[in-house]
Formats: sequence, structure tokens, C-alpha cells
Amino acid sequence: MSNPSVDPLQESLNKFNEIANTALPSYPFLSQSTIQLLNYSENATYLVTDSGRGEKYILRVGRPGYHTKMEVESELEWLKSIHKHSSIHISLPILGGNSEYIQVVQHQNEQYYCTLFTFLEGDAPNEENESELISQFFKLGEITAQLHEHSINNWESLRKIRRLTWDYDTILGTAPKWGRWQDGLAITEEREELFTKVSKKIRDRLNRFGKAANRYGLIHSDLRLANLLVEREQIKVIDFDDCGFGWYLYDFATSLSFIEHKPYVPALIASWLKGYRRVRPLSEEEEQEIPTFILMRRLQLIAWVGSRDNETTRELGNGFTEDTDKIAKRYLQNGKI
Ligand SMILES: N[C@@H](CCO)C(=O)O
Repeated sequence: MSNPSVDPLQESLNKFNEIANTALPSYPFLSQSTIQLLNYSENATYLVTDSGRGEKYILRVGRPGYHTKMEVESELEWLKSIHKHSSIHISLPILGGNSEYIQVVQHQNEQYYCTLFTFLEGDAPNEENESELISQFFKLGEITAQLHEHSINNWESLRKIRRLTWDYDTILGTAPKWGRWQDGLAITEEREELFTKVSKKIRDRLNRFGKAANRYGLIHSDLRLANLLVEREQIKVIDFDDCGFGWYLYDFATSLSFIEHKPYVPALIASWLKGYRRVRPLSEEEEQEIPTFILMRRLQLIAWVGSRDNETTRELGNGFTEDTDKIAKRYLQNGKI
């Protein structure tokens, strides 16, 4: 029973903390360590510090029911493959004392999949620092293209991967994984009409765009700034929890998560494209479709903000939906962002 005087977010956090502490003994080398919550959204991630050696790790506790165990195993397989076949800096899973990567913690009839990862130094890009962000997006373009090349070149060995699908249906259509944007915050009648038009335009354009193998494959699916770590000249990619099958350009759109409406977005797109094209070709036709993916991501995030309770969604609130109007209208008028 939940206690009405306790903040439901705090209650969820208490539960996740308990699960994280239950998972820790699965790693005998962490017998003397402390945990500190770093982020709570779809999953909870903790910084684990070994008080003896001072070593740091990341412990991720997944939200129950979000993924099957096989899907988590698939994510970890992909991480190992990326590490083996590319130079992208990622965080890797670590085996527990039972020689398993995934530790299953049972709590009140639900199963939580916990995974320990290597710790990477760095800080997320600063969305307020426009010029720095523009040059970071050049590098991000290169890295994203490398990731996509990896996905295409290793397709045979990745055949067994079982992950979510991110297409129109599961993002905005009949089976939206993060809920319906129509149930988001501040959806007035007028806005519902506007966004419905946007959503239909996205659907029609994506039907024409198609899912050819050079456009659609295994992607990270959540390259938002908080999932990038910058250390000097290097950008590292973390949190593959949403990885799945989707359009390569959707992967790019996720990099603009929560900042889609900012005036500097066209400059970020231009910079990203330059970086991407240094590694992998991207046609003019694909480039023209970028706003379609950005609007699709934005509506998906409106659904996410409306259906989740965490610090990010609380902070974004109604303003996130309201700030969408301008870009939605522009997209309808001329297909631009
Ligand atoms: N699935 C994402 C939300 C949007 O980026 C997360 O929880 O990190």
C-alpha cells in the first residue's frame, strides 16, 4: 500500500535503492562499497564506489516489465560487439560472482534485472553552450555514423538480437511504447488538432521513406545529451537501455531530445551532417526528412513526459508541450524545423 503523505517519486526511489543494495552482494569484489543514485528515469543508475580500492562502477536497475531478460542479454551482446569491432567508447557489462551479467532481484512479485557496468569519466554536453555544442555535434555525427556502420556490417552476427522496434506504430501509432502523446500534459483541443496533422504527415512521409537496410537497423535510440559523456576531445556513449530496431535518422533525432525547439537546432543539424558524412554517406533525400524524425521524437517525448514521474518530467512539465507549437506549425507549413 502506498502512503498518501509520501511523494510517490520518493517511494519509487526507496524501492530502487533497496533493490540496488540487494544486487550488490552478487559482485563479491564490491563487498565494501557505497552506492549513490545518479539518474532515475526508465531505469535507475547508481554510482558504486569501492571504499577499499576507490574503484568506480555503474549499477543499473531496470524497470520491471520494460524489457525481457533476453532483450537485456541482447543489449549486452551488442555492447560487446561494438567494443570488439569499433573504436566507440562505451561502458561494458561486468560479470557477477555467478558468472552472469544480469542479476535478477525478486521484489514484491516483480523481477528487476540488474547489471554492473564499467565507469566512464566525463560530463554531459552543456545545452546552454551553443558553440561548444555545435562542435560536439560534429563529433557525435562521426560517432553515430560509426555506430550505424557497425550495425550494418555486423548484421549477420547480430541476427539473434531481440530488441524493441521503434517505428511509427510503436512511437506514435497504435502501440506507442511510451504511451499516447494525446494523453500528454497541456494537450488542448487546438493542440490535439495541430499535433494530429503533424502525426499524419509523419506517418505518410515515413511510409514513403521506407525501411531499406541502409536506412533502418539496430540503433541506440536514446542519444540524448544526458547519455553522452564528454572528456576532453572525446565523446563517449552510455545507456543503451532503449537500443532497438529503427531508422538511423531517428537515432539522430534522439540526440536532440528535449532541445528540439531551440533556435540553434539547424546549426546542430548542419554540424552533425558534416561529421556523419565523413564516415557514411547520407543522401539529400534523407537529409530533407530530418525534421520528420525530430517531430516524431518530440511527440513521443510529450507522451513520455505525460506518463512518467521523475525529476526530468517534473521539470519539463506543460512548458515542454507548449514549446512544441512553433516547430509543429513550421513543419506543417514547409517541412522544416
Ligand atoms: N527512455 C529515456 C527517456 C527519454 O530519453 C530514459 O529514460 O532515459
